[in-house]
Amino acid sequence: MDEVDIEKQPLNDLHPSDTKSTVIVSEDGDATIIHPKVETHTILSAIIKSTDGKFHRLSFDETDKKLELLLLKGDSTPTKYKMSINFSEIVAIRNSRVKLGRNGLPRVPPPEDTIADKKHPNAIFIYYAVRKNVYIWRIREAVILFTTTHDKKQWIDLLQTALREYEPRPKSLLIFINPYGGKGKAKSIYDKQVDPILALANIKRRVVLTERANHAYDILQEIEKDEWTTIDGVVSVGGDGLFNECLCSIVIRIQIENEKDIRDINVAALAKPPFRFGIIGAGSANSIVSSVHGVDDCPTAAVHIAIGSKCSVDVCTVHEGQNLLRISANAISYGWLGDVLRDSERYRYLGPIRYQWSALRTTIRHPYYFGRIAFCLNDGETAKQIELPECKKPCEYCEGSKSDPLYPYHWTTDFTHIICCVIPCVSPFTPYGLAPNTGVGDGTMDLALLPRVSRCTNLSVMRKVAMYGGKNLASLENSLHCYRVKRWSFTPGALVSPQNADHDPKAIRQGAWNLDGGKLK
Ligand SMILES: Nc1ncnc2c1ncn2[C@@H]1O[C@H](COP(=O)(O)OP(=O)(O)OP(=O)(O)O)[C@@H](O)[C@H]1O
Repeated sequence: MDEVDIEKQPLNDLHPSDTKSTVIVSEDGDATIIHPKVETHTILSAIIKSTDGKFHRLSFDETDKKLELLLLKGDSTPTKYKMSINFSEIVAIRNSRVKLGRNGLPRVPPPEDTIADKKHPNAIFIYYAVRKNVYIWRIREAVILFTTTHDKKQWIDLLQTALREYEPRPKSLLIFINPYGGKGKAKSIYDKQVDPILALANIKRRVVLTERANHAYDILQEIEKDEWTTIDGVVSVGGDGLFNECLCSIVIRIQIENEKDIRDINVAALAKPPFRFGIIGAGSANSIVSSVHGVDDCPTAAVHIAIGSKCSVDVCTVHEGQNLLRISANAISYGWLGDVLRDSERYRYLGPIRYQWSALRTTIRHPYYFGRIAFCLNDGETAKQIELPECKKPCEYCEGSKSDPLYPYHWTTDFTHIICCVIPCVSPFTPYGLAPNTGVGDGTMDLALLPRVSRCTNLSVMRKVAMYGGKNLASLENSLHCYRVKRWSFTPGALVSPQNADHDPKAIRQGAWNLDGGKLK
């Protein structure tokens, strides 16, 4: 091949006659012709070779940010075989090669990309994200060979500049690692499976190893304005607890900056953080990252962070009277599950097995708690779908002595479970998710209520959730009631008056609330 040409071509080379024009005639008979805007794409192209010696036409669509390789027969006749790589999938475009392991990941952070590859000095190496199966993502390499160093230089400058300026890609990240999260392997997971990918994507990283609970919270509150405005994202390498701690701190700081009172339960909408969050699931349950990606595979999460994938996630605020207690993007549980999770904190040194151990202890104790749940249905849910069981008497709401327009529905009874899911809550214990309906970022919460049941029924419900997920559970279990809500409240021991407190001491016993959120100071 003697010649490599770089040329600009408009893709939509439409003749005015090809486009439909609109004619608007005014009342006095004047006609105005409106020509629709024709969007033009600038495409640069060149003839290149692949490593197997075949010719291809390389095209770069500057508007759509897309690369296309079209296989040629000989050195000019196009064939039907082509491959395209979107900029949204590209991790890196380099002069020099990076060794990928058999697992499709760089083994060590690659060296600076300053000198050309010794073996292929006229080559450009493109590293892009590929889906290995439904959930797992890895990195693949494409090598593009130019005939002259000049052409290669022109192209690499062009492509690297375009990639640098590609808006969705993060350029600078603040990373928190909880060295004690999960099985205590967060640091080595980061070093081996995450850092090489972020380094390959040329992302600036400030890494902080947390030294105590709430360390990440404090750093995010105290960070200087200069750094705060330049970071593109905060990544937590740990479990749901560390993620929620970062989330809580950032959400609170943003509300203060936007002069919103987050303590006010009626505040219309919270201000959105200006940057994104990433999670590398190095904790025990990793339910947030598993709900978002369907899997808690760390390299998959790192690849998504590197290429700037994004999705919206809902958060909920938890208040007690006028105080904001927590912010959470996960599940809130009270009753058996809340007690299991609270008890498991005492056995953190056991690692993830602590959950099974605490489940056994709590089942023996068989807790149930008395109180009134009141809620407001999500917009779009109709009252017809609501069949609330009868309350235990006496109930102030049923008798009409009390009511709250914010929460039109209520149920007063003994509860074995009150579980609220903000996201589907996929975890090793609930591989098909805990929530029956709610999705990631759909603006709803699921509220699941299980009144007092026997130990066997409770275990059977938990077994069914673990085996089949929460989706169809309500139809299998008559006693389970699930609602899609936008706000709800719980008043423990609502039936208890000083007179009957002696009569039923269980009525005033309170369970533990559990949610993976940083506490507001
Ligand atoms: N260095 C540290 N020492 C002690 N506690 C810490 C430290 N760093 C963070 N924490 C706290 O530990 C809690 C739990 O951490 P994390 O969520 O990372 O792990 P995990 O509990 O094993 O995972 P999961 O929440 O998925 O079960 C967090 O709420 C965080 O505040």
